[in-house]
Order: sequence, then C-alpha cells, then structure tokens
Amino acid sequence: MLSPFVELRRQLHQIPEPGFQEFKTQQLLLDQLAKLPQDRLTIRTWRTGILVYIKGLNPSKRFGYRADMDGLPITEETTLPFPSQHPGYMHACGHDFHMSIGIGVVTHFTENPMQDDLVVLFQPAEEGPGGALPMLAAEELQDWMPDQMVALHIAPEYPVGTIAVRPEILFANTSELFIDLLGKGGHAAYPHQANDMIIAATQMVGQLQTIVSRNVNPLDSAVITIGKMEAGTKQNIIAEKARLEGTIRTLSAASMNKIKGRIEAVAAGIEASFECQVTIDWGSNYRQVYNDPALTVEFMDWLRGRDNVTLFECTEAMTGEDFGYFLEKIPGFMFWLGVDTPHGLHNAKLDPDERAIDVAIDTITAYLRYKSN
Ligand SMILES: CC(=O)N[C@@H](CCC[C@H](N)C(=O)O)C(=O)O
Repeated sequence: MLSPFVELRRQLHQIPEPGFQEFKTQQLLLDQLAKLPQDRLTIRTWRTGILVYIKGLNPSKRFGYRADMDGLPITEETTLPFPSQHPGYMHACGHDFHMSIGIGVVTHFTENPMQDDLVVLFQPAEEGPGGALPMLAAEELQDWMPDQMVALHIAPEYPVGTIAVRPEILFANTSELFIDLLGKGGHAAYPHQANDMIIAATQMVGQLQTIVSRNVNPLDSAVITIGKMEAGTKQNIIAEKARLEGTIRTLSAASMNKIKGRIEAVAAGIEASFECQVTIDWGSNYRQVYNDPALTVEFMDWLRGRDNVTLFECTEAMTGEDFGYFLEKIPGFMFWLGVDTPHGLHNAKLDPDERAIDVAIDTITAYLRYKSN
C-alpha cells in the first residue's frame, strides 16, 4: 500500500507547470489541505502559491518550511507508469517531492501539534523568474514571517537515507543571461552583402568560454553555461538575428560582477568585429544559499544522533535556488536529500527513489519538534 504522500507525489508528477502558471498544482494541494483537520490550520493563497499556518499548543516561535512548485520545459523520458501529462514539461528538479513532503509535514502537525507555530510555504517559480523574492514581499506573508526557515532539495547522487549539508554557502549566486545579436540578413550566395549572426553568435559562445578559464581565479569557482541557441530561418538565408540563453554561477558577488563586466566587453568586441548590435539582458538573479552556521551545525549534531539517516558534510554546489532570498532575511538552512538515481537534476530520465519522501517527512518533523521543545 502506497503512503498518501507518495500517492500525492505521483499525482503532482503528472501535472508539471511553468513558473507562476502552477494552477492545477495549486488546486491539487488545496484539495489535499481541505481533507485535513482544520482546527489548527489557516490557509492563504498568493498568486499560484499557498501559505499554510499550523497553530502550535503553546507557541513562542514560528518555524517555516518552504517547497517550490514549478516544473521544467523538458520532455520526460522515464518509463514511470505515471509520466507527465503536460507535453514538453516535467518535474525534473524534484519539486513534486518537495511539495509532497510539505503536505506530509502539514499533515503530521495538524494531527500531532508541536508547541510552536509552523508556516509551510508552497512557492511558485523557483526555476524562473523566481517566486521567493515577491513572496517575501507579499502582504499575505508579512504577519506570518517565520523566525527560522528550513528547505530541502533532492540529491540524485546520494543513497536514500542520506542527508547532505554544510554550514555557510551551499548553493551559488546565479544570473540568467539572454543575448540578442542583430546583424543583416541576406542571400546565402552573397555573404559579403550581409552580417551573418550565426557566425557572430558561435564566435561569441567560444569567447564566453574563455572568461571562466582566463579571467576568474581558478580557486574561486564559476560557471557560464549557454543552454540554448537560436538563429536562422532557412538553409539558404543568412541569419539576421541570433539569440543565446544561458546562466552564470559564482561563489562570490565579486566574481559575478567581474564576469558580467567581461561579458559586456566580449559583446562590445563582437559588435565591432561583426558590425552588429548585441543586447544583453541579465534576467533573474538569485542570491547564494547561505546556511546559518550555528543552526546548521546544531542540525548536523542532531542528525548524528538519529539512526535512520546518514549525515554527509558536502561541498558547495553551483546550482542556484531562490531560497537564498529567504535565508538572507530569516536564519535557517537548506539540505540535500538523497534520492539515489543515476540521472541528474534537469535530466529527462530523472527517477528519484520515493522512499526518500518518508525519510524527509520524518526528519523534518522530528527536527522541528526537537527545536520546539
Ligand atoms: C536547484 C536548481 O536546479 N535550480 C535552478 C535555478 C535556476 C535559476 C535561474 N533560472 C538560472 O538559470 O540562473 C538551477 O538551474 O540551478
């Protein structure tokens, strides 16, 4: 017999939706919350997100757990019997897990209240454009602001039962990167009368790859990835336009500024050498996920005393997370939850082990109860 939270994860898995369009997801979660005893619950919605307040027995603090809600534009290639029903979209970053764990935590505390209050936030648009910052500013959250926050992210590389975490930086600073190149289109047979943006864009991709290798201190990790490239209309037409889409990751704000400066310099060089126009849009930017050192060390010590989980002190990762914005305002931490699958995050074959859902619910509820007493 499946746990109700695994059952919910399977339902959520079938309806991945883009950021701020999580309409079916929101409704499914609201339906689930409506089935719970309501005496300790207050529920608010904000855009496609949900805020849930669970009143404690004798509260002096307010804890927070955050789950993100959106899916990714990936066509699923798993062999699961409950695949995505939304063509071209998939929960390939584990947000279906994060949400079902959130409902598990709410369910636990509505049935077995702790001393303190708890706010569980279902936050839209983590993959972009970013829901954390506007949710933090939302009127609906102001009188429910937690004193301490916790969140998790599934980790394909660790076995089920592993929790990986570290004090201080866990995830990188991020900036999206959108580059539009505008030249002059023309006939394939008359290249001298045109400015070919396919050549300009491919040269630019090559030059961007020199920034991390030549301009950033090798001991200060950084990444520039171009994940999408678009240009041209037909094989015998010289492309007037090209577009590059990517992301920048750094472990320091200073490196982010330096990289952005270098990208602008590369763009100016491309403009001069190809007689074209290059426009840069930095899209959405996320702050690093900075785990509060004292709370994280305390959590790690507490984990060492538990026999159903193995603690692993990990290194920083170049992934991004807008949960960093919560941690900038509210002390807390994020941790990795082992889900043991050979396929990484953002992979069309990602198939996390569902046994991790109960491990997470059990760990978070026990930790919050420990902190609340
Ligand atoms: C955990 C994870 O995979 N998060 C995403 C966050 C994306 C931020 C933004 N859209 C960007 O691409 O910069 C990630 O790609 O790390």
